[in-house]
Amino acid sequence: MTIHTLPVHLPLIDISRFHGSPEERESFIADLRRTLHDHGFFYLTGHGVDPKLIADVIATSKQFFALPLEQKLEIEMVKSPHFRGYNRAGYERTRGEQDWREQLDINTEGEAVKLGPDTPAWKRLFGPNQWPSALPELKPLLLAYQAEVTRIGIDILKAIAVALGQPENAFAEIYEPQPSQLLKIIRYPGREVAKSDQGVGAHKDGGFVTVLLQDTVPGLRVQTEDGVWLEAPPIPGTFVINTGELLELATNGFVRADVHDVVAPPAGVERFSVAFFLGSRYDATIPVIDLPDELKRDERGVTVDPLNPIFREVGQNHLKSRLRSHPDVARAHHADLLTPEQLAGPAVAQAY
Ligand SMILES: O=C(O)CCC(=O)C(=O)O
Ligand SMILES: [Fe+2]
Repeated sequence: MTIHTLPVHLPLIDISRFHGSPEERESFIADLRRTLHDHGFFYLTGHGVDPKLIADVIATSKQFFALPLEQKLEIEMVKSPHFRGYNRAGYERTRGEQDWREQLDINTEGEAVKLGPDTPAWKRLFGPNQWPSALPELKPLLLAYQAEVTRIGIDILKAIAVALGQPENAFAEIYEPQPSQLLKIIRYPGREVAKSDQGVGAHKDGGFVTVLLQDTVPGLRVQTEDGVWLEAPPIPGTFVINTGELLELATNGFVRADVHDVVAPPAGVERFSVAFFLGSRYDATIPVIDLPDELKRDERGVTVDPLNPIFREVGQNHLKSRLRSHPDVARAHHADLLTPEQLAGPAVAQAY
């Protein structure tokens, strides 16, 4: 990564104004509309999440990563057909380059679906999470946090719908009754472990919105439309929110899904973050929203990435990205879905 970075902050938006007086709501919506179009990236305040819950999630995540490796490998993702569990640092790649981060993925807690010959393949994504027996407090904490960030994500989605000239519940039909709720706790080791400065390589997120909690160490960078990289360092009490490709597609590029990455911390420093990806129901199809004329003028169109094409069928999209991210899981549990080339090729995990 030889790109120059500039220490410019992204906008900060207070969502309590969405629930305030009519004037506050109107100015909030105007700010949000501009930000969605310019970046799709902003800091969020006024979200009402209990600071103690946030502090406990960070502290307990640090305890999880500090466990001996064999206790983390007890819940290694390859043991879960539903792509839940722990992955070691250096095992995933973005665009062919190794990402230096270890992570635990959970999603909606549930039962596995009984699979018949006609069951759509994406139903394999449903199932239980894996939890570390050495740290029983992690489960209730992460599930409570997942519920809170889902609440925030849906609140933001309602505000986005209004900013796009739509009814507040415009997206409800594709996220109710059960949105996808992927939550990752992440640790980026310092460069004494990381063999490059790539914490995670440049990518866009896929779903509706991402609600990102950063601990205290910077590293997140965001690429603007004109190719400039902005730093997005942690600001205490805020989340970083970014819109995903689903919204870019649904608005024919009016809403931007900015490319972003994470630079690995210096030697001796570790970085922690908790990323929550709110997605639609798996059996939904991404709609095309008929924007008001004054917004339609600013649609950019959608560029399709030939290396990582996105499908309008959400479940198929999710499953594709999980199979690609985790070839070890794919081979262990879903070999019937893989091409002969995928089965024979190197088991290299692509994060995005
Ligand atoms: O860890 C971070 O700060 C961001 C991670 C990220 O962009 C992702 O996991 O999609
Ligand atoms: Fe991301």
